[in-house]
Amino acid sequence: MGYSVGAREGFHGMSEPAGRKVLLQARGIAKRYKRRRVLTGVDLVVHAGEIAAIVGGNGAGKSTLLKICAGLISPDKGRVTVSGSLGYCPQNAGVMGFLTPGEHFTLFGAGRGLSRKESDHRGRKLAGELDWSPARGVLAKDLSGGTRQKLNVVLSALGAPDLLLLDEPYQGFDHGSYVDFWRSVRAWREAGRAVVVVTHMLNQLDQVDQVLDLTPGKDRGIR
Ligand SMILES: Nc1ncnc2c1ncn2[C@@H]1O[C@H](COP(=O)(O)OP(=O)(O)OP(=O)(O)O)[C@@H](O)[C@H]1O
Repeated sequence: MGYSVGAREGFHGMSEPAGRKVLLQARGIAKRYKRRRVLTGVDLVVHAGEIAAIVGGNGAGKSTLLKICAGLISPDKGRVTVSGSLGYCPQNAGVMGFLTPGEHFTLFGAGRGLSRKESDHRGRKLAGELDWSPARGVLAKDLSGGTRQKLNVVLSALGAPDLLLLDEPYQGFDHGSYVDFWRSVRAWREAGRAVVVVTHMLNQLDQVDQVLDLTPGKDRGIR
């Protein structure tokens, strides 16, 4: 998606001690759905060149926090500041069944100001990094679930956003694709981007720079 805002008042885009630019700053986030309190006073600060994981059991509020960070829903309290461009990969693939992957690349690339050729080039390159070579003429509705999810990930990364928010992005990936996915995430970090991943795969947490645990009663930042 093409949500992009610059630094705002009270936020200067640099922070100690790393000296790297803060790309996402969420402070004091609270959210309730009717009488159900989902998030209370959650903080998350992510710098350029960092991977952050959001963990917690089912219903802990991970997707809610990510949607708030993406600007899709508003918090009841707190403030989110994003510096630079943002890509968001929703938990349920937001792809259109009657378009081919190539048509998705064109459509989403246009939203990023890319030409058809450049969109196709970038889409196929990102797909290749996830061990997927999109066949021409196949509709998204006829892709396997895991491949449709790869398309979802590729679309969120198509515009090379500074900050990438991924909500359980590897659902249905086979093992090799899952390994490829984490390799891509590390490459994005090396390129100075920031990545926030909602995950249940706690065995991957040694790959990330910080972990936000939304489990009620848990200490929030566990690294
Ligand atoms: N639009 C909504 N209206 C009402 N309740 C909602 C809404 N969206 C989420 N909830 C509730 O808020 C709680 C947190 O949901 P959320 O999807 O953020 O959790 P999650 O940690 O991502 O869960 P999961 O691991 O199952 O994906 C859940 O109890 C959910 O039912």
